[in-house]
This record gives sequence, structure tokens and C-alpha cells, in this order.
Amino acid sequence: MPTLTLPAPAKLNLFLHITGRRADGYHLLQTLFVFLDFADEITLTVRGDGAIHRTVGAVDVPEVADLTVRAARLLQEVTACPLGADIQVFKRIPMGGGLGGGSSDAATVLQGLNRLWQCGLSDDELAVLGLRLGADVPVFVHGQAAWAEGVGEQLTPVDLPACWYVVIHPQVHVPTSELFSASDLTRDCPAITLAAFHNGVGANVFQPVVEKRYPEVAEAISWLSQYSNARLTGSGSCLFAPVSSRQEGEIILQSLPDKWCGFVAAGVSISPLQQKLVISPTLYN
Ligand SMILES: C[C@@](CO)(OP(=O)(O)O)[C@H](O)COP(=O)(O)OP(=O)(O)OC[C@H]1O[C@@H](n2ccc(N)nc2=O)[C@H](O)[C@@H]1O
Ligand SMILES: Nc1ncnc2c1ncn2[C@@H]1O[C@H](COP(=O)(O)OP(=O)(O)O)[C@@H](O)[C@H]1O
Repeated sequence: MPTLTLPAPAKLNLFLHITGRRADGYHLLQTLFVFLDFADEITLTVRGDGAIHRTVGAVDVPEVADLTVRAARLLQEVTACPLGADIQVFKRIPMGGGLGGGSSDAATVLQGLNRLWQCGLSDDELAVLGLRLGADVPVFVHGQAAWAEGVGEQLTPVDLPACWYVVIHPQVHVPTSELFSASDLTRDCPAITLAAFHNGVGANVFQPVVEKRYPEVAEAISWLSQYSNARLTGSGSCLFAPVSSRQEGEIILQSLPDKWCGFVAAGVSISPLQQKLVISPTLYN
């Protein structure tokens, strides 16, 4: 049966402001998404019997709740596709760390099965479907670094200069919903422009809230700030800082306290998924 292996990259939120709230309680954001060349790997194999199974995946995510399985079922339902799939998810991206791994996995499954099942949906149609699974799925479907508004689905592509980042996971799980409901979260940021961001305006509004509730994250931010401008990504708990080269990042990581994990990755404007899809439109065998 046809098989396809694709990357599901991590993202960083280079800044994240909340500008207001929708009537349904969801928060309106301004953020800048960039991708990392650090990714989960997903292998999809077509099944003729219509069943969808996750044959490899994170042990602490039940198969039925896995965003890859939910994405496959959604695409199957919407397109009335009679085919199924076996899904292998090799996780590298820390979960619940603000790196968007679950959303990225879902986007990769939508893109991969759209091809394997020959559904013929456009990127825009896949992004609309993806939004039903999570606010961050559309940006991963399009795979282009973007200025984002709304809940993160109103995307304007941007081309950012290549950059290296040190990313640290303080081994703390920070639940996104808890942070969005925090009383001390700033929800009235004035709207800014991309030009203002490039002039140094912009912060992550979750950062002070997370630092107050999770001292371990505050300690990690303070540690990384010795070397470069450290900031939280998404709702945390991972943090990142720009560095001038992979080598500089690796040197910083040599002093990383054992209790935390870290890696160095390149920030890229075209996601590793889009790069692979564009280079070889008929990838599967
Ligand atoms: C904060 C961001 C920034 O990129 O990323 P992560 O930290 O998750 O990577 C996203 O906005 C995360 O969006 P999304 O992926 O939809 O968050 P979920 O975990 O599904 O949302 C959990 C809960 O947070 C609240 N929520 C979420 C998004 C939003 N714009 N407003 C909200 O109020 C809702 O109550 C929702 O039920
Ligand atoms: N394939 C998946 N990979 C990671 N997390 C998943 C997956 N499917 C469902 N989840 C759930 O989504 C939550 C958020 O995961 P993730 O997207 O990695 O983090 P974040 O939203 O903080 O960037 C996890 O805690 C997990 O319970």
C-alpha cells in the first residue's frame, strides 16, 4: 500500500500579544510564527478497509485523542473517503511546551492523507478543516512563517531572516487553558505592526503569568538570559533565545543544568513540511 513519511516541525511564537476577546470567550491574538528545522516524523500508510489506526505514538496520548487520528478521521468524514490509514508518529517535539507539536502533527496528517487519498483539497480548505482541531493548525498547513491575528488563523506570510535558536524545555507542563483563564493575564495590548516588532516592540504576555506560577520556568528564563534575549514560546513552558550560529548554541547547551533539556535549531520561513511537499509533489510509492 502507498506510504509517505513527512516531517511535522515545531514553531516558535516570536512574540505573543492578546488584543481582545471574542464573544465565545476565545482570545484575539497578535503573534509571529516561525518554524524550526526540528520536527516530529510521521509515516502514513494507506489501508483499503477504511480503518484509521495509530500504530506508533506518544504513550501518554490515548490513540482516540491523538490529533493525528482526529485529523485523519475529520478528513475522511468531510471527503467521504473510503480509504483508511495506519499512522506512525515519532515524537521529538516536547509535548505541551508551546512548540505546537500536536497541531503540527495534525497539519502533516491533513497534507499527507490529502495526497495519499487523492482528496484534492486546497491548502486553504485543509486550513479551514485544521482550525476545527486547534488554532495553530492552519499556520502549519500553509507552512509559511506568518504574522497572525484572530485566534491565530488570520495569516499574513512573512519572510524572516534566517536565524539560529537555543530552545529549552524546563520539564514542566503548563496547561494552555489555565493560562488563558488567568486573572492577571494582559488582554488589552494595543495592536502593533510588523515594523514595530522589527524595532524591538513585542513580548509574550504569558511570560509573567507563567514565571509567577512556575518558578522552574522563571529560573530557566533567567539562566538563558545570561547568554541572549530569552523569551517564552506560546503558553510555555519552552523558552528560546536567538544565537548567531549552531556552534554558539551548542556551547551554551554544554552548560545547561541536567534538570532541563535543550536543543539548537534553525528558524526557517518555509516549513520543512512545505519544503518537502514542494520539492516532490508525488512523494509516495
Ligand atoms: C497559545 C498558542 C499560541 O500559538 O499556542 P500553544 O502554547 O498552545 O502552542 C495558541 O494560541 C493555542 O491555541 P490552541 O492550540 O487552539 O489552544 P488549545 O490548547 O486548543 O486551547 C485550550 C483553551 O485555551 C483557550 N483559548 C485558546 C486559544 C485562544 N485563542 N483563546 C483561548 O481562550 C480556550 O479556552 C481553549 O479551550
Ligand atoms: N500528536 C500529538 N502530539 C502532541 N500532543 C498531542 C498530540 N495529540 C494530542 N496531543 C495533546 O495536545 C496537547 C498539546 O500538545 P502540543 O501541541 O505538543 O503543545 P502546545 O499546544 O503547548 O504547543 C498535549 O499535551 C497532548 O495532550
